[in-house]
Amino acid sequence: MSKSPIIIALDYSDEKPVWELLNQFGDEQLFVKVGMELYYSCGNSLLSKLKEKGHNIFLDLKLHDIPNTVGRAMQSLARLEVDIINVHAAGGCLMMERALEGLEKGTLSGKDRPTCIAVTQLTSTSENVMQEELKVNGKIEDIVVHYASLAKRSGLDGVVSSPLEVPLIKEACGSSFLTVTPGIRLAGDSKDDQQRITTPKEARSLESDFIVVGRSITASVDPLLALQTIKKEWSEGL
Ligand SMILES: O=c1ccn([C@@H]2O[C@H](COP(=O)(O)O)[C@@H](O)[C@H]2O)c(=O)[nH]1
Repeated sequence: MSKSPIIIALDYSDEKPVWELLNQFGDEQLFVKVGMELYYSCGNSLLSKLKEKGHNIFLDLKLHDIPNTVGRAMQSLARLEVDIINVHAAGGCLMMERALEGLEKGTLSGKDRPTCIAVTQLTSTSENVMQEELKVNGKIEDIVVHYASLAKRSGLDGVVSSPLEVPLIKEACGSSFLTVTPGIRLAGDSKDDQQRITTPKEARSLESDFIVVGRSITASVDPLLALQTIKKEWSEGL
C-alpha cells in the first residue's frame, strides 16, 4: 500500500472523537499521527485498532533522554510496528544512534524497522524565542539544518521541520532524506501556537515529503471538505 503524504494529527485525549473523525472519511486508509496526548490516554490498544483498519501510524512521542534510556525505550516501542517514530535531535548523536540500535534490536524478524526521524526545532518556536529565551545562537534555518545534519550523521531516516526549511535540508542531507513537516494551515485558518507555517500547496512546492495536519482538519466544521481541500492543494503544489 502506498503511504499518503498527508498525516492527520489525532490530537485527542480519548478514543471517541478519534473514531468520530475517522468515520467521516469512510473506508479510506489514512496516515495518522498519534502523539503524547492520545498515546498516554489510550496506549497500545488504540494503535492496534488503527492498524486493523489499515491506517499507517506516525507515533510522535519525541523521545529525549540519555542514550541508554532512549535506546531501551525504542527497543520496546519497535514491537508496536508503527511506520514512523521520532526523537529530539537536541539529544545529540549518541542518543540518536542508540535510538536506531534499539529500534533495530526490537523489530520483529521479517518486519521492517520503523522509519526514525528527529525533531529539529519545533514549528511553534520562532527565531526570536530560540535566540532570546532558549539562548541558541544563529539563524533558525541554520540551526535546523545543523540538527538535520546531526540526524543524518547518526543514521536516521529524516527529520521533522517546518516546510520553510525543506530546501536547505535537502541541499545539505540529500533529496532522499525525509522531511515530515507540521506547521500546516489552510489560508484563513488561525496560526494557534504555530510560528513557522505554510499552506499545503506551499509545502509541496518546497518539496516536503509528508505534511502533518491537525487543527486545519480536526477543528474544521467540515473535516472531510478540509481533507479534500488539502489533497487538492497538495496536488497543485507540484
Ligand atoms: O515541530 C513540531 C513537531 C510536532 N508537531 C505536531 O504536529 C501536530 C500539528 O498540529 P496542528 O494542529 O496542525 O498545529 C501536533 O500534533 C504537534 O504535536 C508540531 O506541530 N511541530
